[in-house]
Amino acid sequence: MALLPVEEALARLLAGAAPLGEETIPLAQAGGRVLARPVIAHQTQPPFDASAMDGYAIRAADVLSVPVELKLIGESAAGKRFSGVVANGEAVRIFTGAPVPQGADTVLIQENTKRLAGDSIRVLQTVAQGRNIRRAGLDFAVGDVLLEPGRVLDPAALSLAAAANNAELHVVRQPKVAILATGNELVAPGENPGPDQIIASNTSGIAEIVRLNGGMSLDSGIVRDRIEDIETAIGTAIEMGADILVTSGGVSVGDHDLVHAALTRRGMKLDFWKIAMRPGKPLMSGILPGKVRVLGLPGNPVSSLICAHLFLAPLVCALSGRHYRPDIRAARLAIDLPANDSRRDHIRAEIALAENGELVATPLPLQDSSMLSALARANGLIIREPDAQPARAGAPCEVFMLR
Ligand SMILES: Nc1nc2c(c(=O)[nH]1)N[C@H]1C(S)=C(S)[C@@H](COP(=O)(O)OP(=O)(O)OC[C@H]3O[C@@H](n4cnc5c(N)ncnc54)[C@H](O)[C@@H]3O)O[C@H]1N2
Ligand code: MOO
Repeated sequence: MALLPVEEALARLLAGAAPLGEETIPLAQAGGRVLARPVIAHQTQPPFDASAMDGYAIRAADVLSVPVELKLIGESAAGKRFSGVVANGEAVRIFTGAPVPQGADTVLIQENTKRLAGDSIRVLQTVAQGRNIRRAGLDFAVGDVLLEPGRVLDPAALSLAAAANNAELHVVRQPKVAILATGNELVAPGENPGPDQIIASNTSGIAEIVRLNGGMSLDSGIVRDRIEDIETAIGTAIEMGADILVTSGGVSVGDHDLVHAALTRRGMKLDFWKIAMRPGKPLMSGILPGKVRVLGLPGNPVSSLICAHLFLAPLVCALSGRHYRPDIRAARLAIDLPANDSRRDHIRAEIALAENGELVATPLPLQDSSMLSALARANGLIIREPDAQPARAGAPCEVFMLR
């Protein structure tokens, strides 16, 4: 049977995947979240005409010819304004961010003045009317729509929301992604593996892919290759409120590959299982009662992470309201590549900038799907379409950047 093409599998996985509902959270917890509603200004900024410099608030007409002396009548500081009025021949000492007093129309920077004994200054340079004043509302005014729904709350967005006095924000609910590792051979990092055991590594990388794409990962731990145990763990993930259940391992055809059977017992409706992709052929997708999406990742660590980059990342983005923007670039092959078979290939490679400004992609010598050291060394994946013809060094290729 022909394997499902990668693009079709992705389209099926994402069909109907829309942002989850919304919730209201404190501003301090909103970093990286996605706005579900616009952010409106509850405050005008600046709320008053404010000085942009440390100096003197004056009337420009008084300094048309210099030098000239002005009488100092008070001080306006940020947080404490001068409440009088500046008249002809007068000046008020003023600091950055302070309200410009009535009567003054200009701020003179202090470098262009000399402080005299007694309460006066000598103005050494003329200044254009209105200089160094930030008008009230320069940045935004009450009622302005400052940020649109869909905006990821990055540093500037968070500070803007704060400046406009929004202590809480309406954001898209964060998808919860339960990650379940399956395999008799697995022990958690930090434990002492027995003679036939290895360390479970997939959960760590998958959880980071979830986080980077706006999701919250829940560690469902490690479960043995017993159908009842896998079923119980699936039930626990559902009870924890998972929107997505990611399993790793146990999706191939061996006698201990029981994930499909356990999910079926739990009522999963299978969408696809096995796709035209290397690594990652046994990828499985389906949906459990309660609309919990299931992504069954292969156990091989590199297959698991590459499938998570290509499938889990866009799914988490879709549920969290983010745009999925994979970093795909044009490069040139550093070496010849043979013809490809019927699976889309993702070749671990080092991508470097050549002197002519082009990217050059050098495949790593070993491509075994168990080799995390090679995946960590690679900064990109050369994408080879199914049945691609042999390619010569220097031929154009497409790379999926990993970092
Ligand atoms: N006869 C066939 N055998 C295999 C096929 C096939 O088509 N026919 N497909 C191969 C491919 S491709 C892959 S990928 C693997 C995937 O198999 P599973 O998803 O069932 O994974 P496991 O057998 O459970 O484990 C594979 C490998 O990965 C290690 N593993 C598993 N989980 C973890 C984890 N959480 N952290 C680190 N390492 C993990 C496990 O120990 C195995 O070494 O099947 C091929 N076989
Ligand atoms: O395609 Mo499997 O995913 O070799 O490693």
